[in-house]
Amino acid sequence: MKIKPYTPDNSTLAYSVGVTLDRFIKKKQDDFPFASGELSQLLRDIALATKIVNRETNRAGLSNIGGAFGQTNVQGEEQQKLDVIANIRFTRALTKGGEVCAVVSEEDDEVIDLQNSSGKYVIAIDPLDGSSNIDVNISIGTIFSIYRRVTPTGSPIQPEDIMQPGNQQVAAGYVLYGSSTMLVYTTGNGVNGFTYEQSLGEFFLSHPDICAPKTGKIYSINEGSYHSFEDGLKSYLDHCKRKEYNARYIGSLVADFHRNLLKGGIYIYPKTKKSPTGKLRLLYEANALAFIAEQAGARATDGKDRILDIIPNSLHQRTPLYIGSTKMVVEAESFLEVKQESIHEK
Ligand SMILES: O=P(O)(O)OC[C@H]1O[C@](O)(COP(=O)(O)O)[C@@H](O)[C@@H]1O
Ligand SMILES: [Mg+2]
Ligand SMILES: [Mg+2]
Repeated sequence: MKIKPYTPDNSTLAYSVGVTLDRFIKKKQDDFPFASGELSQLLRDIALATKIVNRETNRAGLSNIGGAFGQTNVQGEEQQKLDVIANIRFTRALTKGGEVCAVVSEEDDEVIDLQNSSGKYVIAIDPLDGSSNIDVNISIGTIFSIYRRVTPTGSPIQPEDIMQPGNQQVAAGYVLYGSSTMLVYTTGNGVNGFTYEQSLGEFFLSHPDICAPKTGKIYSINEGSYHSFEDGLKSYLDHCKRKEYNARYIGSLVADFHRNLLKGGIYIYPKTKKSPTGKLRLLYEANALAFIAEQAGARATDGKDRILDIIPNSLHQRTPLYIGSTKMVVEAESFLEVKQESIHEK
């Protein structure tokens, strides 16, 4: 009997399918033994819910799950059916997974106690981001933040378990239901992106160790509110135009953020007359993307202060968000600062 060493067949006959999400999580678990097995399992639970929501988004136009749900959420925003469906799917998967004790969701007024007495984690989630784009087949997303509860496992959930600053996150991620479905997340050791292979029902590592360009030529902002922007922001936008940067804004935070993370750019949702503290929510939008941004070498502030250091004081509080390539965010802040100083000098 002859035995020969395996020599990988690098021909194009059978493309390499690469590393699955499950294999990647297992390897990270081996590499970082202090990382808890429960967190690894929680990430798997999220991936499962993502596959189900992905299927729902793919058929939203075909079935009766498109359109408005007929109720408004705590934000006073009209809920889309897919907002509600995604919320149900994620909450159900997290309940069954058993690792999460409480959920803060954009779609629920109050904190949801999952009654998982052994659950060590709290999750803050935007189940469906970009709701205005659901019925027009434009990319939408999901955003999640994961914290470890600070009170003893099994005891009643306390405010201190929930109202933690973003710098206490143990993991954060987003899903982009776009031309392909991607899961991008961090556990504090870099950012990795996985692409969903529908026919195999698996996520495969497609964007290992994502590092954001330090600068870029894309700026993303809804200029419909231009006249209520503060002067410093108007000056910064004039600067972008003089530089002939590309204006790219599709009204889905996850999609705008993801493009700028990979290509270099800045996304701004500032305070406006309509949204005096900004539109985006701290707990389940800004914090998660800020953690990912910083892990990828980018920057996230409210125009002045680091998003991850903001101490939350209410569940659905909003914050202005300046996020993306470090040099662009710093430059935008400098325009705000200059104008602020000139106001104080008057
Ligand atoms: O329509 P506007 O005011 O530009 O706001 C668009 C922003 O609002 C959002 O849709 C808010 O998120 P939700 O869809 O989860 O409420 C972001 O995805 C998007 O970037
Ligand atoms: Mg959102
Ligand atoms: Mg939403």
